[in-house]
Amino acid sequence: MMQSENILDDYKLNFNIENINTEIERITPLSKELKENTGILKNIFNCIDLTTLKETDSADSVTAFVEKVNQFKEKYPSFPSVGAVCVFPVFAPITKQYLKVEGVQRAVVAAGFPSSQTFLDLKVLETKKAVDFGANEIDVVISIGEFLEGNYEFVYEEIRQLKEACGEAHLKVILETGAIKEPQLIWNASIIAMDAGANFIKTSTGKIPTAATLEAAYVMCHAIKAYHAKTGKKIGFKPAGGISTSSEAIDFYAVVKDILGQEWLNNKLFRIGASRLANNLLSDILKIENKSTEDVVFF
Ligand SMILES: O=C[C@H](O)COP(=O)(O)O
Repeated sequence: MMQSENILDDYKLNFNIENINTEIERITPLSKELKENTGILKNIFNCIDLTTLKETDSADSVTAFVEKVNQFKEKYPSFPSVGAVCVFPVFAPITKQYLKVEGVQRAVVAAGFPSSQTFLDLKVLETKKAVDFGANEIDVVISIGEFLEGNYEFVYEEIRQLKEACGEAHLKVILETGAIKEPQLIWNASIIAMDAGANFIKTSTGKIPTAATLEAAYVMCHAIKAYHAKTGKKIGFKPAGGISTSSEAIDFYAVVKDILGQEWLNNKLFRIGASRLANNLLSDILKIENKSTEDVVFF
């Protein structure tokens, strides 16, 4: 059970809700300075959760997807790898069997992803099976309908049980900020998720029309900052969904840098969930370095 109704009272908003857009306008011009910096672009590349979550995914297509990560490392040993691959639960054994690059994590979406509309015992079982079959990171969605009705105990208890089901695997909790919309509610969901055991809080599934926004990122990073100030625990941040260009990714990077600082800008504490970003970043980096993109292994 949620320890008390007071959890949210313990965390007062540490920013002015009316000023979010002005703050974003203050922060994002920094992105322009970062755009040509290949060190930063490579760091962002290293923070990607390279995702395939398509209805058409199959054992063969996911094997080929994972093999590209291996081939990329062989061809460009000095270039960073992505942070993780992220797949549907049934493909957990494939990532375990075929992914050979040290340091690249095996993430799996579980617990009734993306709607989260199933029985808690099935969510727990799906999470445990994903871990047993090789996932070391699990991405789950909160019960959005219950959350919006103010049933915070329910949401907290589900996350707590899913964290327990993860064992040693890291838990990323998706708030689906495009559905909960209001900054105050995004803040509440962030605090509940972190207090219930999330290692990362993540904006979106990428499966509803509004995915990651800078406004949601701003609120969530402030919640992470408040949680850290109170507990000393560093929780990661993962914007996901709809981020496909280098400049979009840099805007999120700039928000994290402004609010949480440089110590959050590594793949232990920052990830970007994306299916298309890696190729765009890679082309941009090669262009800046005046290298050919002709025989690059694209993902
Ligand atoms: O978690 C990752 C998202 O589902 C990826 O979304 P995307 O295909 O819009 O990059």
